[in-house]
Amino acid sequence: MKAISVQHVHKRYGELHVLRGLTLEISKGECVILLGANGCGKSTLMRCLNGLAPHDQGDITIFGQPLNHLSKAKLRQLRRKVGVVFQQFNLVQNVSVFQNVLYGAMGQQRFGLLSSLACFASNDLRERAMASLERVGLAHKAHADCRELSGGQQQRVAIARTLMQDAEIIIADEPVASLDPKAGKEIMDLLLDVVAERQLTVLCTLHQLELAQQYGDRIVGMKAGQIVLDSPRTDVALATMQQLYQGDVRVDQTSAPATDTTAIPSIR
Ligand SMILES: Nc1ncnc2c1ncn2[C@@H]1O[C@H](COP(=O)(O)OP(=O)(O)OP(=O)(O)O)[C@@H](O)[C@H]1O
Repeated sequence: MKAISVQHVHKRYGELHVLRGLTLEISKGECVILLGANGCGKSTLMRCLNGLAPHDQGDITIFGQPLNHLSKAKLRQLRRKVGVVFQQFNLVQNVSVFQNVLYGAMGQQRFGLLSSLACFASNDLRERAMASLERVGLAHKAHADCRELSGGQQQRVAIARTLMQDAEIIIADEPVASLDPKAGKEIMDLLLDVVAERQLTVLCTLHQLELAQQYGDRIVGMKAGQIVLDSPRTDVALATMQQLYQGDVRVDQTSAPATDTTAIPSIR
């Protein structure tokens, strides 16, 4: 059974036809890097996968469970299996690092309710929250206010929060886009180490092609709401990735290896 199966999916926002018959399968434990120019539909696909945006046509299954035939309660349960890491970290700013991590175990609650729940968190949950913070190297910042942290540290907190969710799939939407190259690489190293330890399945968008050349099992490329490239990472040359962007390429050419045009699988 596939962890994620997307079959002929369409998604429209009014007149705008964003996903156009998109098909993609991801096995358990696989790490897929999703590339594509601004506006091609990457975030929309991710929102469909975690049930935030219902798709209009086609089928999406998560570990065999179809998203479009689930009751609200079942959908909530399924969404617990899908952890999301965003570019903007999405931390609650006026509470401690520790509380932010604790919230990861408490599902999609309203903030007021979260604050009360945090007061009654069991010792077990508190220990798990501290262990998650240790795993991301931030136990010493547990009682700091999130606003005191650097971007890289905030993303570590967001990863620790996702670990608390016990998710089986991680959807990471440009997790390093707002970080400098060093912090970005550190976060990618951490994220991929953590998912490998727990055999999680990952779908991660990146715009930095020099990172896409280093991380993940498979490169999937999107153009205009469809998959146009799907190959093992080691088979995909930089030039092929660049074709996806039509000039909108954010790549550090100085650190990218020379393009090997002999290994280009053609874009569909
Ligand atoms: N909630 C929404 N309502 C209406 N249109 C939307 C909505 N969300 C996205 N869109 C539009 O859908 C298209 C695809 O957007 P999406 O965010 O999925 O692209 P993307 O590939 O993730 O882009 P980026 O790389 O810039 O994040 C864009 O034209 C966008 O303006």
